[in-house]
Amino acid sequence: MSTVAKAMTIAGSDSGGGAGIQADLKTFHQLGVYGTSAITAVTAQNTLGVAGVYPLPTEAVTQQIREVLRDIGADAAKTGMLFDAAIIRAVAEEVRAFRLEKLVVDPVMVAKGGAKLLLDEAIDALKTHLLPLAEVVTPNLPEAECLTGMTIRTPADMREGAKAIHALGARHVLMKGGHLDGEEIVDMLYDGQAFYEMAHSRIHTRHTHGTGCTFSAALTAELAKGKPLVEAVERANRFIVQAIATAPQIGGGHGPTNHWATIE
Ligand SMILES: Nc1ncnc2c1ncn2[C@@H]1O[C@H](COP(=O)(O)OP(=O)(O)O)[C@@H](O)[C@H]1O
Ligand SMILES: Cc1ncc(COP(=O)(O)OP(=O)(O)O)c(N)n1
Repeated sequence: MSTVAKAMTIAGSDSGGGAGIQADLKTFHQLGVYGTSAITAVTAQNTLGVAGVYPLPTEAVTQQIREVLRDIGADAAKTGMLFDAAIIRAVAEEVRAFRLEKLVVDPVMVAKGGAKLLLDEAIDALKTHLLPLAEVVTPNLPEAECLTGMTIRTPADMREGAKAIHALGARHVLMKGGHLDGEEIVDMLYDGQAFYEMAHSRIHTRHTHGTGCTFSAALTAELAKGKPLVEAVERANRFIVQAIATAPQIGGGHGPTNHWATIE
């Protein structure tokens, strides 16, 4: 029996390779974890933006998850782009059926160029069906605003937003501060009682495509390896900062981060 850690991503395909399934699998691999996937939608995109979105039939998503989990299993899993309410409900059903405890929910809603990766009418389904199953939910500031209806612009707002999202049922909230104004970025973890905050300097670069996906994939990989949550978050944080700092300068727009970054 293999002892290698396994992680599954349930997300959309990014043809440009910087976000979505591709970013997740590269990150899992780089962090020493065997990666599997269930694709929810195919996107035609590059570093300049998303040109097309093609959701898969719900049964195709369900079947991918079932076939992987009934044979290979997963020590941790993450969700990314889920696109519509039917896919969200189907994913939640499989998460419950396979008792996936270490679930990271990245509530992907809109790509950097403005393309919708989650329909507006699916936001309630995300809140009702998936957030209560999450070990960690990882919203950026616009996603946190959408989930809470609050205005979230400062670290103080982030703390209030994290409390509101925790009340939706996620066991932990990891609020990402990449969209804060200023030179200092603060990411914060909330467990329902206390905040654990990590601050770092903003790196000035346009190559930030897929930062959220890459961060949540690194967190999932570390959880799959059995790291305790705070250590997993710290390691994922180091990974994404290093990946942004050493981005490979690919494409004419927002290029990908460096998925072969190291944190040791
Ligand atoms: N310019 C940057 N410099 C350093 N870290 C960044 C930068 N942009 C984002 N990050 C980090 O990348 C991760 C994703 O952040 P964020 O941009 O908030 O999410 P998303 O990519 O989902 O919009 C966070 O850990 C954040 O601290
Ligand atoms: C297929 C797919 N999934 C997710 C995203 C968005 O990823 P994210 O990490 O939030 O990065 P940006 O869009 O902010 O660059 C995507 N673009 N495609």
